[in-house]
Amino acid sequence: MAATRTLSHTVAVIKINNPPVNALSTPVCQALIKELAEVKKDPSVEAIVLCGANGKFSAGADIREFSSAARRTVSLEDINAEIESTTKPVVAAIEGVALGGGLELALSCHYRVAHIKTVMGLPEVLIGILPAAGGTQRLPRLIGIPAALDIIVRGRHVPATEAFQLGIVDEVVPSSAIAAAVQMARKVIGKPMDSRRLSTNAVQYNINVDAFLDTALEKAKRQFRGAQAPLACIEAVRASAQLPYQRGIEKERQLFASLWATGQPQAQQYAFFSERNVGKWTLPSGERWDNVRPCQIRTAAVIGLGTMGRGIVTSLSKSNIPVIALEQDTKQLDSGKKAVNSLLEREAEKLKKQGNSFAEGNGLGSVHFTLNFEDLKNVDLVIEAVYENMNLKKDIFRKLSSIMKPDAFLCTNTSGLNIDEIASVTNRPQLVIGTHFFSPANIMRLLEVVRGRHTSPTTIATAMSLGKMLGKVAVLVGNCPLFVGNRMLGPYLEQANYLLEEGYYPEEVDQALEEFGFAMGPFRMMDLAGLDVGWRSRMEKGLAGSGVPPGTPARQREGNRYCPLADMLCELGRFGQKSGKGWYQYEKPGGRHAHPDPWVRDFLAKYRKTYNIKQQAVHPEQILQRCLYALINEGFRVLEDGIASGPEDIDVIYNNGYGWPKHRGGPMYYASAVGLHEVLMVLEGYHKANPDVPSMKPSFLLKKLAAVGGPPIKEWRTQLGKLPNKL
Ligand SMILES: CC/C=C\CC(=O)SCCNC(=O)CCNC(=O)[C@H](O)C(C)(C)COP(=O)(O)OP(=O)(O)OC[C@H]1O[C@@H](n2cnc3c(N)ncnc32)[C@H](O)[C@@H]1OP(=O)(O)O
Repeated sequence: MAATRTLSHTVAVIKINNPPVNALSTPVCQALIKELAEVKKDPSVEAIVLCGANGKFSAGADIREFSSAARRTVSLEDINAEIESTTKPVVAAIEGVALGGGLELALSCHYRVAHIKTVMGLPEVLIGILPAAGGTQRLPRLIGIPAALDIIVRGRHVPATEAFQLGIVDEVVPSSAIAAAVQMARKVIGKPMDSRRLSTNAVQYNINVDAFLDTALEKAKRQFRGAQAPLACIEAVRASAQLPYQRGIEKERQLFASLWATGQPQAQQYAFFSERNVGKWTLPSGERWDNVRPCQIRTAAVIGLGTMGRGIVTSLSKSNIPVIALEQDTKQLDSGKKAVNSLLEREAEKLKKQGNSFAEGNGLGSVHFTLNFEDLKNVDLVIEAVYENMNLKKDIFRKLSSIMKPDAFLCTNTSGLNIDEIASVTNRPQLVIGTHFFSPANIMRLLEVVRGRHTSPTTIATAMSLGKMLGKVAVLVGNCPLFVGNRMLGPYLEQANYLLEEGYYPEEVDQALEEFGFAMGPFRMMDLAGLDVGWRSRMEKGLAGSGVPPGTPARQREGNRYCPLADMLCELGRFGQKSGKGWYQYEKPGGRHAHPDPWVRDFLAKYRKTYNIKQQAVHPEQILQRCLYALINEGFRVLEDGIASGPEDIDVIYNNGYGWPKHRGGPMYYASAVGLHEVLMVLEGYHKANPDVPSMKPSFLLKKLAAVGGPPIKEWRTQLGKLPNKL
């Protein structure tokens, strides 16, 4: 039953029942219409309470129905209008979540009572749409333009206490919201209801709405880089102030239809479900997320308090896991401790703002700082986060192997070293796993969980569950140099570098990719990460520095094209932000504002002259094609090698760890949207003209998928099923 009804004296309680989140699917909407019609004409009913089963009001419209062939036949706003016009008072009893259409439904009720732990909001913008069941028209009428705009454009979850302060709910209760709503319903029987019908009220404001919204629009254009939904949300809110309610609703509908036509909602909804699907990992041996139990992690330790270690300690503590943080000397321990404490203070401040109290178990886990390895021996899981050096990591794992209790999990935060080699020095390779966090680790949502050859399914389940506890989106990947995200970044950065050789400047390449929607272009990103990191790794591989065989041409390695520009900058001490100079110049070492550097322009001009490189006319569109298709081609190779289990995994990694614009779904989704044949043609053309750039040679899988007509992304797995799986 999609909705049930019970009677409490003269109050009918209608309960939405559609597990797991009471989404307002077509059957739920039909059931609501039926129940409403019956209670309206039932003379024994004097008031109505609307609530959700299993402690959740509703997570909104059923997102799956937006793209399904069977389009909705019932409009949510029609139901809302029906509720609002009812002559018997309707009280929403909000528990758990009231999101999107769920909150819009509640806003159509005459009163709202919420349990104190409820969160509510209009997060439609995060899935590429706008609240189109009256939310953009009713919320501003209830709480005013600025507060409504903030909730609608950011799509944020509003805790019940804040919702009460804003006036979204009439009462917040610590116990059953349904019982409180029934009580309230009884009290309001017979009272005048006109002012409680939000659609009949005018929006109140004492600001210049147009000027306020114009500023918001400009800000949103800069902040959301090409995403259309935030802009549509602002226009819908404008309509609430300028138009009568019904015309505002028409505007809401028009904006929804125009958004749908951009293709962005489909991409963002694909991203939404992909994030949920990657948690459902499966191994070729049949073990899966739902048949392997994770072990409970009660305590953890982190080794190394550099940038990554500090973020990881904070992330664990934020999730209320007690942590032991270890450094090798007092100086580093002290500076790590200072940094962690300041990060934790900020987290505590945030928790306070969200209305969470430590007494309710929402506090921060304790952090104990130490120089002594012995202190780690009883923790359930340790994460090594020292710098990228195989010998150092092996020393640490040897030590851990002898100190730690036998069932402790040993994780490494390497960003690309061989997990099997690290595990080989331990007495428990089955408990060794890669947990690749992204910087800043207390903020970035991505966690690449890297399975080694001997990693057990229980270890995988535990690392994946730890990711969830930390509020991250954990993606299981196989073990290969650089894993998935960083591996795909290689060819992308290579193309960006080649473009400089051919006549572009860093700021031009960055601008093209930032206009595409990336949070940061490749050169700003390299400056932020530190150019010395890649330089050290290239020196270790004999590609740069003294290890390069004498007589090797400057722009060639092993017969292939090579760009030494980044090495040359490092030789001059230009490491990026940390040294105040890199591809850009900064106000000071550690400065964050990148300014184009005339020195770099001059340096590039001399370089091109030295090597007699003719400036080629590369159309700006080609900047995108070359950088993005290089990255995508490597993504296909990752799939071909069985390092990721599907295109969704890659897309989730890029959306959450590399600043890929979510409104474009992810690199593999983008490839399928552009058309695989088109991607293949561009790669083939480039590779034919540049056979010395092997990364641009079209991958076998891309060719195969293009040959069968470039099927939609959800069908790629049929082809992947025939390929090796290294998970
Ligand atoms: C005409 C337009 C009118 C209205 C527009 C809308 O209402 S659009 C929908 C707006 N609502 C949202 O965007 C909420 C989306 N959901 C969430 O944010 C989270 O799922 C939620 C509710 C906070 C719960 O989070 P939790 O971490 O507890 O669970 P999880 O995310 O894994 O979700 C559990 C399963 O429920 C599925 N699901 C969630 N929301 C919806 C939804 N609105 N429609 C359909 N399905 C939904 C989710 O995919 C999970 O499914 P599973 O098969 O178990 O992976």
